[in-house]
Amino acid sequence: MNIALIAHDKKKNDIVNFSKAYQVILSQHQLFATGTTGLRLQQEANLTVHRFQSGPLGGDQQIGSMIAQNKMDLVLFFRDPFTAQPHEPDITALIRLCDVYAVPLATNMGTAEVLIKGLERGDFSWREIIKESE
Ligand SMILES: O=C(CO)COP(=O)(O)O
Repeated sequence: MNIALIAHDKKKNDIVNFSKAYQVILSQHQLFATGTTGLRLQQEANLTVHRFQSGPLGGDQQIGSMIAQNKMDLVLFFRDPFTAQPHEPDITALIRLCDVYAVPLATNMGTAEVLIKGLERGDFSWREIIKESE
């Protein structure tokens, strides 16, 4: 599966800890991330990650482009609900595209836990069927 990992600055420690905890599961998939999140995951969670631009420089849009091509199977986006982001329109667009393409999206750690356990259990196999039918 192709999995996107994204975190705003105040949530970066959370996504690093989450990724360490689920390193064994995540490492079995193709991982993509916005720039700074991806760097921390490479350095601190020992994961191989394809890094896009940093979020404010277009990284959310690059991940959105993969969603629009139906190439992303799961998005884990640890959002900071307390800090205004200069690229808020990009964030809104990314979330909207998840809804357009019915891509499972977690915007907080609680949902991410549920989705990653579903991933481990094989709940995402329907994504392969959708991709094969295209
Ligand atoms: O801003 C972001 C998501 O909207 C995340 O970008 P970085 O991972 O580069 O900090």
